[in-house]
Amino acid sequence: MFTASTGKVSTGLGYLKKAYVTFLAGNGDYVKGVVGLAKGLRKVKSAYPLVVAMLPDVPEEHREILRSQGCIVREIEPIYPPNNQVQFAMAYYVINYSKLRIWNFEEYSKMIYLDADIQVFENIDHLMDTPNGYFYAVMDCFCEKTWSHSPQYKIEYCQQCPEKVTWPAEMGSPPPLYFNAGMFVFEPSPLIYENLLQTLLVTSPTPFAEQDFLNMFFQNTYKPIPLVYNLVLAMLWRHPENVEIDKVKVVHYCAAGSKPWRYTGEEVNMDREDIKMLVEKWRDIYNDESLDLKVENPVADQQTYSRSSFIDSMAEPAISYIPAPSAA
Ligand SMILES: O=c1ccn([C@@H]2O[C@H](COP(=O)(O)OP(=O)(O)O)[C@@H](O)[C@H]2O)c(=O)[nH]1
Ligand SMILES: OC[C@H]1O[C@H](O[C@@H]2[C@@H](O)[C@H](O)[C@@H](O)[C@H](O)[C@@H]2O)[C@H](O)[C@@H](O)[C@H]1O
Ligand SMILES: [Mn+2]
Repeated sequence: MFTASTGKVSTGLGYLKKAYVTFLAGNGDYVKGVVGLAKGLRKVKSAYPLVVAMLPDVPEEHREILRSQGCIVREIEPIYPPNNQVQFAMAYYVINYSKLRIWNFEEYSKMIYLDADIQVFENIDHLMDTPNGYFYAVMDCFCEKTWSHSPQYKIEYCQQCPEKVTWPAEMGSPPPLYFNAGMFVFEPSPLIYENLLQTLLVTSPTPFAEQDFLNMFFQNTYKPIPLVYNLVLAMLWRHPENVEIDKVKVVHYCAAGSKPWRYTGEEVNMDREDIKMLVEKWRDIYNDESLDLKVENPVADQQTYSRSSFIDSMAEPAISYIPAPSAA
């Protein structure tokens, strides 16, 4: 195999492509996150398309908006963990097991997964050329209350500052390096996909659902990459000494209350100046009409909704996923 100048890999059976991929579920407002991400990747002049792996419950209007922004829409079936154990995962996260379908996008040789609540402020296309055979992602932080179930939280141990609290010998070896699954570089593979699904069938769900599962599955090939590729916002107040905000390329709006499209500034830490600045940066891109995909036939475009007015007129329905029988 060789990598042609187009960044594609020739398999002898034609070219395998590379792309960014995100995940969209429900008829709620995460579609705004995907629009923002599509426009952000355009702003940094990424050479690769954005594929949106979406569940059947994403309405046609949302699909059309994403197509009009140049996204490649790919419908996937949900994945649920074994039904009799789903209660062990935080209900909000159960739907995220469906992300695993992206390993079956075998027409792609390499993909960068990005949550819809992520924005890319500097070009990261070079990650598409990282050596194959590894799972690249940024290390997470264990200090938020969402981790209160974990032994590391209980003894105030965090991999972001391993020297602060020594892992007690009586608790065995410290946990292996653990990544945030909101951003990762991976290679789709039907073989790995089948292995993922088979392993999931015999793996009890845990609080962080597919993130825990992926950390367990890729434990031996996980390669940490610098925090600039996925700034989990809690790092700003939990480990400010590890953050050089001017060098950050990718921001992950995963802290409670930080989703830019519904930000009010009322939740804890949301009144910080750095949070306000990062939310404004996201909104500047989302509202920048010069970043909308230009259409060939402007006449046809005038007959459809003006995108931003339609999408902003959307009510913000509460979405909660009720686990269905295991489809894994
Ligand atoms: O109602 C939802 C909830 C989640 N997601 C997708 O699942 C990802 C993971 O959820 P979220 O980012 O809210 O988790 P966090 O990173 O905040 O823990 C989101 O970024 C979206 O891509 C979605 O499309 N609709
Ligand atoms: O389904 C589990 C989710 O787990 C991760 O979010 C968590 C994690 O970052 C914790 O460390 C934070 O404390 C927490 O707030 C945050 O929601 C991923 O971002 C998301 O894509 C998804 O995999
Ligand atoms: Mn997220």
